Amino acid sequence: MEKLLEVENLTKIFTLGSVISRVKITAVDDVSFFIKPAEIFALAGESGCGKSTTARIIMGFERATSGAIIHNGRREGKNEKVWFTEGIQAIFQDPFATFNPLRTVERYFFETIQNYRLATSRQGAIERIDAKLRLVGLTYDDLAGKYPSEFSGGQLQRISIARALLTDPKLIIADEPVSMVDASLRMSIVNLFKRLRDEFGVSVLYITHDLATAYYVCDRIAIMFRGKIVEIGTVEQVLMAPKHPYTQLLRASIPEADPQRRWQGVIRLSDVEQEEYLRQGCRFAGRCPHAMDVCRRVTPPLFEIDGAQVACHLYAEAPRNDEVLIASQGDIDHA
Ligand SMILES: Nc1ncnc2c1ncn2[C@@H]1O[C@H](COP(=O)(O)OP(=O)(O)OP(=O)(O)O)[C@@H](O)[C@H]1O
Repeated sequence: MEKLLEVENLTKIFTLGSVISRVKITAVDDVSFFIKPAEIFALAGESGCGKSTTARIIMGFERATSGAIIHNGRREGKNEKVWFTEGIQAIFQDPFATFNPLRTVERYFFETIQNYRLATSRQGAIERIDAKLRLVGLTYDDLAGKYPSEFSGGQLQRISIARALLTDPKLIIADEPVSMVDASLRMSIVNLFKRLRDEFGVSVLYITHDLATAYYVCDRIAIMFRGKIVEIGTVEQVLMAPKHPYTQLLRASIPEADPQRRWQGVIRLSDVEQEEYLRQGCRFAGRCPHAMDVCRRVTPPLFEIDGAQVACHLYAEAPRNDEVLIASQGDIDHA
């Protein structure tokens, strides 16, 4: 099977606190997954589960403690960011933070064209910019001479997607691309990802806490909890028949996006979060209605169940009666 991007045993440890009370948090813990060509793959979970750190490492903004990123069969070298080429582009959560309010939006487009030598004349550059903007429902004339404040958040996010498309990337890394966009415009953006996949064979790594759009737009999904992937499979398998008690809980209570909760320099983990990160065995055991003794001692590996992979000791043995294993939503403690 052809793999466009592979993430292999990725681990990132952050050291928090002062000299006196130093704590090591494994924000990304032995995470492995791959993305196929023309596939939309979601990395989903609550705020603080490690999905953005994973994306930041893939993009080369953060260095992994261990593990590897393999792009088009090429392994990340120690001193070169081979994966971060024109073949991969990124889109971020806050489109207003992407563009400097004092610069016209078109300047960003011309800069990208120049950096990657995508046109030999101004006219050629405008034609390329216009073609990419048309894919997101805009034209060059719509943005010529305008500043970021003259656009809505949804328009600006579409503009940042058009800019990412300038280099004809094969993979777009989209970190919460719709969480700051009006609900009414979200679908136009996620539909665009589908179109890019279907018409141009583009893959998308869709980082989100929003399982509804993930289900709508994605082919496969990995659910993360406290740095670990707890379940991975097709969106049908994982979201329609969730096996891991945490996925079941997530489905029952999708947390709201809260941009204020993003990391902003000073890290203060809640006691619960810290305790879960440092926990031996399954990190979800403290909240899991099915926790067994083994869950508090042994970290569960990913077990293969019905084509999906689930990191849960409930699935360690030979197949049991699924009705016993899959808790109904009412069985789960929503604390
Ligand atoms: N630079 C950093 N230094 C220390 N700790 C960090 C740093 N970046 C992230 N963390 C911690 O790592 C854990 C994972 O954070 P990460 O941002 O990857 O999660 P997330 O699921 O993407 O959440 P969000 O959607 O809020 O960004 C959190 O506990 C966070 O506080």
